[in-house]
Amino acid sequence: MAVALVGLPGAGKSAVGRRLAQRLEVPFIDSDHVIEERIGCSIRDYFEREGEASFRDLEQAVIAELAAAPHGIVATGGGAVLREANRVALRAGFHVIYLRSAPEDLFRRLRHDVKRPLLQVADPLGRLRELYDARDPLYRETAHDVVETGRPTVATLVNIIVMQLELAGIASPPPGGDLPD
Ligand SMILES: Nc1ncnc2c1ncn2[C@@H]1O[C@H](COP(=O)(O)OP(=O)(O)OP(=O)(O)O)[C@@H](O)[C@H]1O
Ligand SMILES: O=C(O)C1=C[C@@H](O)[C@@H](O)[C@H](O)C1
Ligand SMILES: [Mg+2]
Repeated sequence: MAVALVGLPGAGKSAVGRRLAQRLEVPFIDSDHVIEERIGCSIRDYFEREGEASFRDLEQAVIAELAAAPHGIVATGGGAVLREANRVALRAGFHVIYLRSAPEDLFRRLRHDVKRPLLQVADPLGRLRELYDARDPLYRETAHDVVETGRPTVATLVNIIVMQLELAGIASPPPGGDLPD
């Protein structure tokens, strides 16, 4: 099974992805963590030191590697869809799910966050709205499915995604299913 999650910062790619992988008993890979292991510092520090373009080059290399041997659940960075090469590689290698959230919901989740470099601005909600307008079409272009994340809890989202994957034949239902004997 190879599933990639895309969506804005705070959409739940890491939180939902980790729980989904546990539930399906497959590996979980967070592309931001792969990058941080390689650079040996936080993405926020790397952005400040080397700039966004350099980060995007690293991100593209990591996405290409993951898509060359797709497996498990991959949480992508929020900006992974900005480059066409990443969109093509993700869609070709993975079943891609867009975790869609309104900027207002994301702002509620991330208002105390200090780790996301793009949100360390005077008006993070305004920034989230700009990111949403610019990226929503790119997430939709990349994804095979869209899941709304505004109200459901992480646990409910995992259930919804497992059900969709089972219906699409991507995940197998447990032996015996959930029918009564
Ligand atoms: N459906 C949800 N309901 C409530 N809280 C959530 C939900 N999804 C995520 N969260 C919380 O919001 C915060 C951000 O989630 P997470 O780190 O998974 O986002 P992300 O999509 O991986 O963001 P990034 O692109 O920046 O890595 C976390 O504290 C997470 O627990
Ligand atoms: O939305 C973005 O552009 C980013 C999201 C994070 O996942 C990191 O990949 C990085 O902070 C950039
Ligand atoms: Mg994440």
